[in-house]
Amino acid sequence: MSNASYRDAIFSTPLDRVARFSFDEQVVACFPDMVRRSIPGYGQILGMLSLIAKRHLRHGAHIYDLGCSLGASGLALAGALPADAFRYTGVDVSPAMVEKARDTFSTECPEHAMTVLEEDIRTLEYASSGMIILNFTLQFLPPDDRDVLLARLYAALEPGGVLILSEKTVDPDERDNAWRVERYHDFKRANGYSELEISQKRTALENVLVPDSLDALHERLQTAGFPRSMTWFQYLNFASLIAFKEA
Ligand SMILES: Nc1ncnc2c1ncn2[C@@H]1O[C@H](C[S@+](CC[C@H]([NH3+])C(=O)[O-])CC(=O)[O-])[C@@H](O)[C@H]1O
Ligand SMILES: O=C(O)C(=O)Cc1ccccc1
Repeated sequence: MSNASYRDAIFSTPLDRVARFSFDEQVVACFPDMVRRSIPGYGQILGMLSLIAKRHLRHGAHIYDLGCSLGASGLALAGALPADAFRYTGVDVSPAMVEKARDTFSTECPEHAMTVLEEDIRTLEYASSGMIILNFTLQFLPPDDRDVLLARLYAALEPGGVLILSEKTVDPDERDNAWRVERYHDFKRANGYSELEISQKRTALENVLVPDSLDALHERLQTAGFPRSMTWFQYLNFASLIAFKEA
């Protein structure tokens, strides 16, 4: 597959039937543009990963990036940390994503230890790890599968390890939720998406991206075993949490 990256125009023409959103070749080809224009705070969250790793990761420890897509988190870490600071394993179930992520790592950071596995994160056997990143991935799993996965990740973390969980969220207060969603749509318009694109993508994501509330996410982390979690970043209906395993 080509490594060129295109502008996201997937939902720009009227579709008779809007198919369920999937991470296929068409999405992969424009993915960097799509996330940049559709996830408020995406760049800030990536930029913070290496600063968190510097404070919490033992030198040379292992990092998992689950649902790594094109490996943007790995690239952000490799750009900011020396090659001996960490070993990285990205995991994604989409073959097109995995192929392109591997290409990117071998050309952009050949000195760093970057592995990409084409696996379902629900069935992967986890090795011990110092930091686990779930950047906008848990939201795509069926809600019933989320607690089981988080409990397995808690078990895989070393003592003193951290989990970074970034998600689109829903606000249980209907009025506040409506305000966040409306301003999110303004954010998309300001980034060049049309009304048609916004509404067709919303349809494509129905029952595919099922957001939890921030409270529900903290509760899931507690149920999984984490004694402490906090929201370290929030921008409209998008948030990032950090959960700590006891040292
Ligand atoms: N069960 C699964 N197993 C493995 N991968 C999965 C599964 N379900 C979905 N995925 C993968 O999770 C990724 C979600 S995108 C993550 C962005 C990235 N983290 C980034 O920081 O750029 C989020 C978004 O596009 O909003 C896709 O690549 C899916 O193939
Ligand atoms: O575009 C949206 O509505 C989102 O929630 C963000 C997003 C970004 C990339 C793929 C799927 C969802």
